[in-house]
Amino acid sequence: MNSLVATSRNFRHAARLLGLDSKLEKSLLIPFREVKVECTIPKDDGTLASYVGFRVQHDNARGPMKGGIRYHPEVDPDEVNALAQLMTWKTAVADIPYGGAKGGIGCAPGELSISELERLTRVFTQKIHDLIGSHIDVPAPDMGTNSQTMAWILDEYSKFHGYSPAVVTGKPIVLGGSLGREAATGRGVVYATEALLAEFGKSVSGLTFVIQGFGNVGSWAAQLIHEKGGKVIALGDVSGAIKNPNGIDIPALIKHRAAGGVLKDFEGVDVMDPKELLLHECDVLIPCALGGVLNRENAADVRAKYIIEAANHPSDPEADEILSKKGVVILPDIYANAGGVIVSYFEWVQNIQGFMWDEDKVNMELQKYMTKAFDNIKAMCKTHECSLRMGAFTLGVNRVARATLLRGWEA
Ligand SMILES: NC(=O)C1=CN([C@@H]2O[C@H](COP(=O)(O)OP(=O)(O)OC[C@H]3O[C@@H](n4cnc5c(N)ncnc54)[C@H](O)[C@@H]3O)[C@@H](O)[C@H]2O)C=CC1
Ligand SMILES: O=C(O)CCC(=O)C(=O)O
Repeated sequence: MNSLVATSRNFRHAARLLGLDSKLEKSLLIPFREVKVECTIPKDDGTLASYVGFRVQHDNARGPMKGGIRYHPEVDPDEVNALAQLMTWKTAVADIPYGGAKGGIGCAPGELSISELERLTRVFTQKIHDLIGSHIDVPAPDMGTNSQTMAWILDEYSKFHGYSPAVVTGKPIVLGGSLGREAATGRGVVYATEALLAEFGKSVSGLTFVIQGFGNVGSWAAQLIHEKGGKVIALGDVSGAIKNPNGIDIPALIKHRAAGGVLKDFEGVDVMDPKELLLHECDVLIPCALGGVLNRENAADVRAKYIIEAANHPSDPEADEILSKKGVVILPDIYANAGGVIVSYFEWVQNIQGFMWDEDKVNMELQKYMTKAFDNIKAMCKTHECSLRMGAFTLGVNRVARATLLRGWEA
């Protein structure tokens, strides 16, 4: 299912549960601004290459728009639009003073040299610099981008507007990044998992986990689960998938990867068919890569008891229905992966204050925000007798709707 159709379907369902006026419903769905830019750069071999970049600013009723920038070959306008909309509901669920936005460039970052990536990022920034800003729209890393990408955006933006650390988050620490941001999304995923499991009298320790994606989010989630006594029995990335029924040695795998090794060459594991990964029997499945991976084709064959959506929109509404009928409990993306944007908010606050927090404070505040959001979602589930996804959507949409009406923006 198209990602925008899927996300909008969830929104409409929440709007119905909340009894929103149809004009307000329509205006909340329409993005504030959608920008498409051509980014032409000289390649290292002297030829020219052109890439299409997008920034979709969905909503700013609750504050400056906020959301990551993705570099991936499958980036397209509908996908960026859906991701921007999800950011609006996510920042509202987390109760941080932002709206939602998302950006992306259709490129394969692994096939570009560092200097080509730098040129591409600088050209993209030149094309959007007058649309972003610390109180307008604040980008951050997403798939295929990282703190170095944010450093280039900060530098290029500052050429036009003066030194402006709060224009992006997820920066290197020496440029005003926050301690704890690198791990924040994975750490938030683990706090969210613990909150959910506690409802069923369970904890991470002793449970089995399967993780799809071993980048920023997946590797931090795996590491923290391992530290808490959870067993990661299978995981995969774009290169393939591996399994070990006794648990994969995550710290050793992280070292193997840092030394340039690929998953399939890691010792003490069996290579598995990546298509089987999401269907592998386990207690908890955590998709940490692309959207739409759980759909009507494979949902009936999923053998996990809990799904924690660390990726954005990994399950479409058809999968949701099939999985719910099977009794699988799904913790939705707009809550489960909010740890990243919550610590981005702390980074922005530190930049504005010109003051640096220590890592313990960052992690403690992150846990507070995640716990409060979970309690708020549960309350919405009770009020509307609905799933956790609809609990999160009604929570987020209601906060944005109230802000919209209070600002007098009713259509
Ligand atoms: N980085 C962040 O702070 C946040 C990220 N997210 C979401 O988490 C997900 C992962 O993001 P990051 O870890 O930052 O990206 P990343 O670029 O660091 O890692 C992506 C991982 O996905 C794997 N992957 C890519 N295509 C795949 C495929 N076809 N099959 C299996 N694995 C594949 C890659 O090999 C890599 O391990 C995305 O959906 C992103 O939107 C959500 C909230 C915040
Ligand atoms: O940290 C941020 O501002 C946004 C992270 C992001 O893109 C996401 O939560 O999907």
